[in-house]
Order: sequence, then structure tokens, then C-alpha cells
Amino acid sequence: MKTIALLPAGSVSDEAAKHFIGTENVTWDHHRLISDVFLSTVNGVSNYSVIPIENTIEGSVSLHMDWLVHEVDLPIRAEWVYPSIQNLIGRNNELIGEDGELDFTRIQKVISHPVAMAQCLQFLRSKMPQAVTEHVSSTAEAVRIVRDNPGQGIVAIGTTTAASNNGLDVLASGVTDHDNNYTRFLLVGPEAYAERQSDTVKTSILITLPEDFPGALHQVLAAFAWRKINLTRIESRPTKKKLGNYYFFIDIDMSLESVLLPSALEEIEALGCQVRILGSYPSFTYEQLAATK
Ligand SMILES: O=C(O)C(=O)C[C@]1(C(=O)O)C=C[C@@H](O)C=C1
Repeated sequence: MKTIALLPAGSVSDEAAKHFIGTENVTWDHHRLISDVFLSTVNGVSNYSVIPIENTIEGSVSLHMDWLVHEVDLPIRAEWVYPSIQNLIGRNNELIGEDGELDFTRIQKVISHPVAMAQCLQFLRSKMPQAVTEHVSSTAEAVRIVRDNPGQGIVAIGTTTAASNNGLDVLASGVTDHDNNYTRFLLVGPEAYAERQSDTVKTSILITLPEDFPGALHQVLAAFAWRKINLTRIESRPTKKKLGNYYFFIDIDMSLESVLLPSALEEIEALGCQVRILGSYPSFTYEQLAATK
């Protein structure tokens, strides 16, 4: 039996976790805040935490990346992709106009997780420009707040699972501004996750460049380029130590056990860079997981 920490039941994380891990021999440890999702595994209450890290429309989830890097030391054990299908959720009977149709101009407030809200901004602007928006800690939390506050013109952006868990209506489905909206999730924890194997193994690292070394980033990239090592993401984030100091978060399409990658990292360290390995882990596409269900 494994215990898995994650955001509340009915969140996108919850759907994605069940899709990847299944429902047998698992205890779910739900938390309202992502910090508590991380800390549950740090404190040994859970074996793994499920962390949303990147979205098709919104890009990286900076808060979660920063926690992974600055606040905890939990290796990445797997990554997978899951569709983020967002819906407008509330009560039909509160919004019916005189013509018997849903009248979105009666909506006063829309609440959701900031990443979910950002996926639907054009929809919200065009259909309910009068509504104010408010961010909460997950889409599931937003739907719970709508359930507990009837008669106030409040709606949420969230999953159909959360709508039915809370006895609410789906007022409009699939409301993201772009199709093919997926979120990439990480499983982090102290133990390797051997339950699922993939032919694709990726490695994530953090690189801090030496100060006053013109062309350092160029040389780092060259160490990968001449070995023909494919990078799937490179992103800079503040070190939080000094204004203007950044580290580079790099995802590499190769296992740390390959011959080439350790030598590239040695070359980078020889330049005076600090290299921290965040994990070397199997990676799964949505189609791959759906085919093995
Ligand atoms: O609020 C949720 O439902 C979550 O699981 C969080 C989260 C995120 O942090 O990116 C996950 C996926 C969605 O794209 C939006 C929000």
C-alpha cells in the first residue's frame, strides 16, 4: 500500500493521479495547498507527492517549480501528461434568464486556480466581462466554495468530477481558449517508482552559472549540442539570493545512466558551474497511458 499526497478530490491533479497510478493499493492524502502536498512526503506521511509542473497554455507553474528547487529535496520519480479539461460550474437555476436560457451576464464572480483561470481568459472576457475573478488554491476548492455559497452569482472553473461530487451543474463544458490543453505532472518522493516502465527516460537538472563568465550559458549548451543530446526544456528562475541571479532548469531527453550524459555534466562542472540533479525518471505521454489502462 502506498500513500500519495495531492491536491483535493476532484482537482485535475486528482484525475491525473488516478489515471497514472490507478486506484488499487493506494491511500490518497489530499491537501488544500501545494506546500502541504510537498510536505506530506517530506514528513514521511506519504510515499510520493503529485505535482502539476507545466501546462500547454500557461507554461511552467512557477510556484511549484520553486518549491521543488528551494523548499524540498525530493527526487522526481516519474512524469506524465494529462488533459486539463475545464468547465464552468455553478447552479443552472441561479442563472436562468426570462427567456429560459442560461444568462451569463448574471454571473458576478468566477473563482478558480490561477493556472486553470489563465486557460480560459478569452472565454471569460467574451461571455461574462462583468464578472470579477478570484484565485484559490485548486479548481476543486473553487467548486467547493461555489457549493457553500448559493445565491451569490458565484461560479467556478473546474472538472466535471468536482461538479458531480458537489451536486452542481456544468454550465458550459470544455471552456479553455485552446484545444489540446494538457498538464505535465511529476511524481516526487524518496523511493524509486517501479510500477510503470517507459522507453522514454528523462533527466532534470539545475545549473547555476559562475559569475562574470561571459558565454557561460553558450558553453553549457555546447556540452549538450556536440554530443547531440536533446534538451526538451530550458528555463531560468531566480536564485532568490541576489537580484539578477538566475539558475537554469533543464530537462534532458536522456537517462542519467546513458554513457553520454554524465560526461556532459562533468564538462559543465569543469566550467565552474554547479549542477544539481533533480531526477532521472520514466516519462509517459497521455496516449501511452491510455493504451495500457
Ligand atoms: O487545481 C487543480 O485542479 C490542479 O490540479 C492544479 C492545476 C495546476 O496547478 O496547474 C493542475 C492542472 C490544471 O491545469 C490547473 C491547475
